Amino acid sequence: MAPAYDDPGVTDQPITRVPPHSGRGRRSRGGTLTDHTATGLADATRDPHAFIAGLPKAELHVHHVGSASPRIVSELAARHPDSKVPTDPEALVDYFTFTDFAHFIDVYLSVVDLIRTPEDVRLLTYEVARDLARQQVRYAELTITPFSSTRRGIDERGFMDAIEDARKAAEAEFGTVLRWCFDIPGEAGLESAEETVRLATDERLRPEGLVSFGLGGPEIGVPRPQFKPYFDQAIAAGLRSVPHAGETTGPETVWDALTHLRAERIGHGTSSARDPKLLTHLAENRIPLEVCPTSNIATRAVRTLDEHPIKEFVRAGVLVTINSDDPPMFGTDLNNEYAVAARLLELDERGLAELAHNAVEASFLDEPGKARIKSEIDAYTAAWLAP
Ligand SMILES: O=C(O)c1cccc(C(=O)CC[C@H]2O[C@@H](n3cnc4c(=O)[nH]cnc43)[C@H](O)[C@@H]2O)c1
Ligand SMILES: [Zn+2]
Repeated sequence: MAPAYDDPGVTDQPITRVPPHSGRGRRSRGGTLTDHTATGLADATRDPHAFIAGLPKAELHVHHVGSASPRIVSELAARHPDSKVPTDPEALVDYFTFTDFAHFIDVYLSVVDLIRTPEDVRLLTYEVARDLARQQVRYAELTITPFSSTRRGIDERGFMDAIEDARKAAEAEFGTVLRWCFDIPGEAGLESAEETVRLATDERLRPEGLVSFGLGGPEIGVPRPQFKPYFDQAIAAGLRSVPHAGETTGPETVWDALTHLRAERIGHGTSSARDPKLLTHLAENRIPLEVCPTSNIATRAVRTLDEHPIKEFVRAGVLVTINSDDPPMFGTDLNNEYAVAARLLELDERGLAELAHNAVEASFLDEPGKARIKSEIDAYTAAWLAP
């Protein structure tokens, strides 16, 4: 299946902070997230991309290896010619065309196999931060699967030092704050859970930027409750719980994530739309969903964007955040995901700014950090809409 969108082509552009503009916008006919009387597209005559490109944003659901740009993947593939991953960025488009979720995971793991040294880890992390900064992402929680790297022989101390070194350099050089979510690759079994929680909680290893604990990989045949002891341990060590759930299985998996893993946010949660009680629970308890629309199409979790349940989430009052998941693998980026959301939710600039606020609100930033990005969003939007 081909990526749903053209390659956004941002990879090799310089980073520029887009200043607030005045007089570039005009009041549009679209709506906000809470205004259900929206009349149509944000503005049928205007494309939202320019506004989105400069909008300060937070990204809460994006995978480390899954963010490797075609340039990085081809560079690593050339370094490790024994791999089946193509070295030609053009050929990667076909390679990143998935028949289903299982195929996606196979391809994903072939890219994991290319990351073999702490230098590879540092390069990847730093370049991912650069790509985020180019999109005016001020804060990102990056999901990292340390087990996949340590089991392939990367030294655990070297791994932690590499991500931390890249995090500090990215903040200093690009102004983008990175935080980590360490996830268990569920299909790799309880051994991977044991190892992930050890890496996340051992005081000698635990990186400063680590804020949360997750669970990824396939859901079918990987029941969430078995991971309860590991989440309990991570939560006791001060980490926040953010498992994937309801991406490829039904709403019962989301309930399991809430009940057994004490989820504070849900990765995807797509199938929640099939359970009105669950939607009410998510809304009433302010449990955000990390929605990744293009990912859901690329892995065939949802058939078409028009069938994506995002509108039902908003209608039910669920706190929706927009995310990119594995952007180059799905031929997307965060800006494109905001454009998709604008179309599906019929949002104008204020609605898009509200979505950006949601991500900041749902993040694990401290209150002053949240306030800083929210006021940047507001200043940018006000300047854009000024007559
Ligand atoms: O590393 C291994 O050796 C290994 C062995 C068996 C299974 C696995 C996995 O299942 C790894 C899954 C991998 O996928 C990442 N990921 C990226 N995007 C998504 C997503 O949309 N939904 C679920 N998982 C996703 C996840 O972070 C894991 O690293 C590994
Ligand atoms: Zn994911």
